[in-house]
Amino acid sequence: MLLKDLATYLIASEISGDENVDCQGICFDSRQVNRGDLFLCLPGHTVDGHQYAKQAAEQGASALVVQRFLEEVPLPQLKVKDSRLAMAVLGNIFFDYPSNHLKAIGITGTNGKTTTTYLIERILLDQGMKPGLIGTIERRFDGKAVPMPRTTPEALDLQRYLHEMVQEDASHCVMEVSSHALEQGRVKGTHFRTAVFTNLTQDHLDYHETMEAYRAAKGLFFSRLGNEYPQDPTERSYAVLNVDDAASDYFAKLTSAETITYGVDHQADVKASNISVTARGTTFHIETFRGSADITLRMVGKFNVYNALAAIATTLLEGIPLESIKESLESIKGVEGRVEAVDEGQSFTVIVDYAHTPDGLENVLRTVNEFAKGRVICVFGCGGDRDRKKRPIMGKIAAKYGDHVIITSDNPRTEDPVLILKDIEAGLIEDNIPLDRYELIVDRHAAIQKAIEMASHDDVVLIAGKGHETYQIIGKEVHDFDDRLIAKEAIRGLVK
Ligand SMILES: CC(=O)N[C@H]1[C@@H](OP(=O)(O)OP(=O)(O)OC[C@H]2O[C@@H](n3ccc(=O)[nH]c3=O)[C@H](O)[C@@H]2O)O[C@H](CO)[C@@H](O)[C@@H]1O[C@H](C)C(=O)N[C@@H](C)C(=O)N[C@H](CCC(=O)O)C(=O)O
Ligand SMILES: Nc1ncnc2c1ncn2[C@@H]1O[C@H](COP(=O)(O)OP(=O)(O)OP(=O)(O)O)[C@@H](O)[C@H]1O
Ligand SMILES: N[C@H](CCC[C@H](N)C(=O)O)C(=O)O
Ligand SMILES: [Mg+2]
Repeated sequence: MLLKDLATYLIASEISGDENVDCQGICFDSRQVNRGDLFLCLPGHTVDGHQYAKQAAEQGASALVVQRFLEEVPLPQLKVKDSRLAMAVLGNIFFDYPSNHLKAIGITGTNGKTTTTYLIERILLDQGMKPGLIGTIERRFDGKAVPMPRTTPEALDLQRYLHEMVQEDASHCVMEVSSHALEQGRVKGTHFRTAVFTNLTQDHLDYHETMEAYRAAKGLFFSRLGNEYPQDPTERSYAVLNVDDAASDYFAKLTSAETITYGVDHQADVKASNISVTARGTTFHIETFRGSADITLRMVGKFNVYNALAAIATTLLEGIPLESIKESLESIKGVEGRVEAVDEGQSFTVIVDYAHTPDGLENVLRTVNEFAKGRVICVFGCGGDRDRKKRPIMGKIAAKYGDHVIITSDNPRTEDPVLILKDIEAGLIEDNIPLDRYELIVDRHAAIQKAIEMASHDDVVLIAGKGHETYQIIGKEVHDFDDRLIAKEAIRGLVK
């Protein structure tokens, strides 16, 4: 496309240089520029993308999108006020407005996003529909999966992935929408059929600073939703909200879309009751605006009832009968790295879980306590270069619900691992937890080994924080590391 034609979509823009230059592709990372690409200079948090314009030019970029003209770079330039917004606008042009050609279902919330997307995907697949999925673990469609570096892609990548799905006749895209993504405009220009809220609890305060700002970032999702009321009801947008979370009232006020509520403790459009959790699964009764049912999940934990309710509400809106939804949910064994049992025939239980927030850890530990016959041994850590304030809180929670706690490393990144462990320990010290109830083992491998060696008949070892992850990030290096494999080896190595 010609630069001057692209400029018509950004009214307040200004061109310097040849406005008739042809932009054959579009890119925001100089390391990925192809000849003829339009290179977008994004003002980053760590580095300024304008710095890489020269490199992009050397690699054959045809033109730039900039927030300030770069005289030193000999390329035509389109100056805009906000190049991240421009990226979302132009991404739609290059990839033909893909979210208008499938139904995008987005899930936001502190915990439960990945799980809920998997449940919704399963229900849609079982109906013969063709959903794509984008989230923390991977993006996948039609049997093909690609691992994802982050939960929600940049606007341009998102439009590209949606376009690829549309080309293969996808019916839906079920995706996680992180608060970082909302704040950075990664989902601007994506038309959502349904926006789902799971819950809001503490995380990411390194980035958002306060819970109010974190809630406001999530609020952007709902405030942008459904302001048009298409005549065709199948094209309307919906907000699916957890009534048991106080933030839902705030989101309901922000959105123009019709809201559908779900919950356990308050009146809701989709409401669960009679919840019973065992080591093998969870049963509950639901009343919905499309009938009622008794459901038995193979997944454990009350929190998974909430994830199931969100999935039920969302898929009822797609016109799927409750009876079919029930069948699909009952067939799901679980989600990779979420309360995943490591079973090598040992006499105690080992669970790997992705809880990496105070609320996530509390939920999973509560659940484990509901079925543990012996002691609960909890191995966990907190990520480096991430929310520091959650560390002592998670320490307190681990000691409150665990009989023995092993504090260890979880992606220390560029922080000193020992200091992260000390930040966690501060919570235990504040609660006067005696030294014989916990220990600090920096090496996660050794920590898992120790937990398994100390476990006896009927105990539960919970290894939290990394779930599906197959790496440990130390400094800037990424090492192979999989809690599940290490636990397996440790169990096999036990002298029987
Ligand atoms: C805080 C945050 O979200 N940062 C994201 C943001 O970084 P940034 O704005 O600082 O960008 P940058 O890396 O400084 O680069 C600026 C520009 O220069 C370009 N560049 C950079 C280097 C180079 O050699 N050439 C080049 O062109 C970059 O492509 C970019 O356009 O934009 C980058 C480009 O897309 C992201 O890689 C980066 O994610 C960082 C790595 C990250 O860790 N993000 C996490 C916190 C995150 O987003 N997490 C949420 C999920 C959390 C949850 O699950 O709850 C997520 O959605 O994954
Ligand atoms: N609805 C829920 N409420 C609270 N905790 C939950 C809920 N669902 C899952 N969890 C806990 O949080 C962990 C992460 O779950 P999941 O991966 O589904 O969340 P997520 O929101 O996708 O996380 P991320 O922010 O990393 O993408 C689980 O392993 C479990 O311990
Ligand atoms: N998506 C979350 C995952 C954290 C998982 C934990 N293992 C860590 O590295 O802190 C984040 O980026 O904050
Ligand atoms: Mg996720």
